[in-house]
Amino acid sequence: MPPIETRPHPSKHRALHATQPFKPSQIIHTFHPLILHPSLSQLASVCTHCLRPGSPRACSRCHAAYYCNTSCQQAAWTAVHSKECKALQQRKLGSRTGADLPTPVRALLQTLLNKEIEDGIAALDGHTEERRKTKSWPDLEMMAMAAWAFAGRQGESNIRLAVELLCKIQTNAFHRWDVDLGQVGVFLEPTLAMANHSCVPNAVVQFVGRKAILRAERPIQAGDEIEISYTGAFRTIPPSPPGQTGPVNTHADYTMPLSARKEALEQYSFECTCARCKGDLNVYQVRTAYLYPSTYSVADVSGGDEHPAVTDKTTQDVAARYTAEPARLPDSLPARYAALKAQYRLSRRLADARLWAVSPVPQLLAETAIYFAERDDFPCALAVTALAATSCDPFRYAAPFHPVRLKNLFMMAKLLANTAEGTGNTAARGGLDQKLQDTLSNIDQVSLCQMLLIMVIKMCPGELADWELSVAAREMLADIGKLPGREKELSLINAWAADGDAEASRLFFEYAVVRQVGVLAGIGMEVVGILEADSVSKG
Ligand SMILES: C[S@@+](CC[C@H](N)C(=O)[O-])C[C@H]1O[C@@H](n2cnc3c(N)ncnc32)[C@H](O)[C@@H]1O
Repeated sequence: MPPIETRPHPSKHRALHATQPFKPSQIIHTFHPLILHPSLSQLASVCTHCLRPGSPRACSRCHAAYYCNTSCQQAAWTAVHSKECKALQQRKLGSRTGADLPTPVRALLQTLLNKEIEDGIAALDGHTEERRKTKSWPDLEMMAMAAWAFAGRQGESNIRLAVELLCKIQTNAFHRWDVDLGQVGVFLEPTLAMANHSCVPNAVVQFVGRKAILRAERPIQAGDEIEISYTGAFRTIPPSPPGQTGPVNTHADYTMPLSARKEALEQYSFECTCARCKGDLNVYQVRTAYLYPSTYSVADVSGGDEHPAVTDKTTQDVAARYTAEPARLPDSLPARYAALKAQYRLSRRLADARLWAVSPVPQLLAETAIYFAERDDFPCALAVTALAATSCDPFRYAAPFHPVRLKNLFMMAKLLANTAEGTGNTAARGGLDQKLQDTLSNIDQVSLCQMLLIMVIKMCPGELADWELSVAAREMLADIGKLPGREKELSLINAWAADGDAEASRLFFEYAVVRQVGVLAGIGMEVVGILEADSVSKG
């Protein structure tokens, strides 16, 4: 019996249900796409077939598809490109060539040229009539006409069919979001498309290469509806008109305030009635209700229900309503530092209330860590990443295996590899740098790095093992394993890795990981404090 099935639903039309129980972190199912296409902005930087980044080579005929090797090129040729290539070479629409068609047009073109895709999406909902009343309708019509013309189809009256297909694609395709690259393309698979939305989802979708992997985020019983967040990373292709490229709303995530979530969901023609929307719960209140213990969490958030955003009305309201999105930062390091300082000043109210998990603070912490890493100031980058890993991530993403959480664990491991070797700059900032150096010299940085890597690998089982982050973690771990003179540490680490739930393992993990990351996070708060202060001239 398949692990999932589609059932009719009284108010949502159809829904995806589990046919067996799933524990948090368990992989429910792996899906292979009917449509997978890179975003226009990424066309030349990822392989059109497997969507892995690199320096792919353009198809010599149409110059509108790029491949990392001949096997990807051949697979794409058989699946979709042989028909598409001809259409993309032969046609031109005004100044548009095949290479600069917007992503929705490319997805629709593949559908119009491929009966299997057209039949595969025929039964999906598109909400065409509702979409007709929205301001994006003229863009949809224009994109449908472009795909119709490129497909070489005749007869204006039949464009209605193209518009309907495009509406189905818009309603059911995912942004193929990647924790490293952001939005790299679109992905559509009809069974996965049956998963409905909740702002407190019990499952999460992660993309690895061509696959979409559906994973339980909370315990799921046989018969339960499987729900995902459509705002986790926006689900549909942005309704960008021809000529406009690139993703919109890249900061959108399911921890957005109610008003922003409502706006993001408007295009799906339903009103979300989940517990989070009904109670207008903020990110801390949600996590208090849905936290579950994990053997592999670097942060102890068991006291989360005492957080002021849960207990104090004013702080609750600030956390629920804050809507600021971080502004785009300049590339030059001095200008970026000045921009970061300005943004921290604007969100000081959040930091003062210890609302680290409320946007835009998490995004600012991520940018701050990158800023310090680019300056080769690895200790500061490490401290700020530890702050994000303990004070933002566990509240924003309940599951310890969430890709964003794993990315931060891996980033800490990479930074520790540098601080342990003593490489990098630390600009003098009085007592803080000394404190960082003293703290780092008291930590067994190699063991901490090794344990973080083991956590990443353990949380990427099965189909996730070929995720680039997991592969890189295994490579780093193999190098650390070669370091001499670590027999005592290795025996403790191996015992913990073999049975993380044993009493001795838990105590060891608590001391060697949770406590050390906590100390670094404390210093991360001081680093941010310096950024907030006006008097600092570093840059
Ligand atoms: C990707 S489809 C999901 C499958 C859909 N229920 C079906 O039967 O085809 C998205 C559509 O499902 C419906 N939907 C998704 N989540 C919902 C929810 N929480 N409440 C009501 N309708 C929902 C909306 O009509 C939305 O446009």
